[in-house]
Amino acid sequence: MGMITRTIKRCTCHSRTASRFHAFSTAFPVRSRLSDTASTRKYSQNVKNASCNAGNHRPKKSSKPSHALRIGYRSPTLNDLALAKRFFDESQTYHAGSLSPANVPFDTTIPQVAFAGRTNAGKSALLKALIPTMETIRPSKKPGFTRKVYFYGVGNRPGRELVMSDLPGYGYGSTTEQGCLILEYLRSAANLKMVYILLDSRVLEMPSDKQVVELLSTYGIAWQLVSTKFDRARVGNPQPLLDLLMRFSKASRKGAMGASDRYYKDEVIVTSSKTMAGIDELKWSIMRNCGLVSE
Ligand SMILES: Nc1nc2c(ncn2[C@@H]2O[C@H](COP(=O)(O)OP(=O)(O)OP(=O)(O)O)[C@@H](O)[C@H]2O)c(=O)[nH]1
Ligand SMILES: [Mg+2]
Repeated sequence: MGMITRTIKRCTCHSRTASRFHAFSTAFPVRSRLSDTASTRKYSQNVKNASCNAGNHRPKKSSKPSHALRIGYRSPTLNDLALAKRFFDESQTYHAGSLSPANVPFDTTIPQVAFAGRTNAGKSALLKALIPTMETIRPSKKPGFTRKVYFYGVGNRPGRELVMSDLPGYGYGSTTEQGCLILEYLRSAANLKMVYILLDSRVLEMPSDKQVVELLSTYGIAWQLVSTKFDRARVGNPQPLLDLLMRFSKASRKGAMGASDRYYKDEVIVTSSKTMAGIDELKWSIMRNCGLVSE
């Protein structure tokens, strides 16, 4: 297992930007913009078998076990998913430390991915679904429950390991201090290969998420959307997710200020920590983003 080093430094991030983080959602009422009609409920079945293509946004039936709506990426095969599951099942998992405002940045030579999102989006629950043996991961219905950045390592030998970080949420119930911590972590994280932005399927987008996308692109950090709590979704078809991806891609380009680099993946992974839908798919995506499997 590779060594993870942590250097101690005080949080010096700009408090105005940080307060934007926690002020985001209180200003906007949480309301599903999706209707719950009989036809829309079919999506739940469709998405279980569907992989959706950019040129054809309608879900199509397929025997592929995909929970991702993707554009331009190959679906994982059953073998890929089995490989990803085996890697997570057979690896050692360990609590690799935590960050509070007093001790950023966190430095590691191991590839890492982060789970970001509004408070209550389901970040900790998703981490728990990925590595159920980690008893220290604590989901909670109380918004703002995760107050530090927590790191979890998964791996079995040098070169075959990765770190996942559970970030505090932004928006309702969060604090300026947490916003500051998130910013400082993102700004300084070594080897950060992907930030998964989690969106509750029932709420989908809030302005704060778009601002995060812009911010990540400003920092030159890759991001990807994960829709959570799919077991409770009232989404009738994948179109809203694809529209959202389109809008976020635009925000990303704005954040990147016209830079030609693309900082996002045209892919939304649909998950439920309760039914475990999409979890193997997410495992494979994490491995792929950390360079442990080929694209
Ligand atoms: N039904 C269902 N509930 C979920 C799912 N994922 C999370 N939840 C519930 O949603 C609530 C919030 O989950 P957390 O994982 O703690 O959310 P978080 O994003 O870590 O929240 P903060 O730490 O406050 O930022 C908890 O009550 C979870 O049990 C899911 O896939 N399905
Ligand atoms: Mg949490």
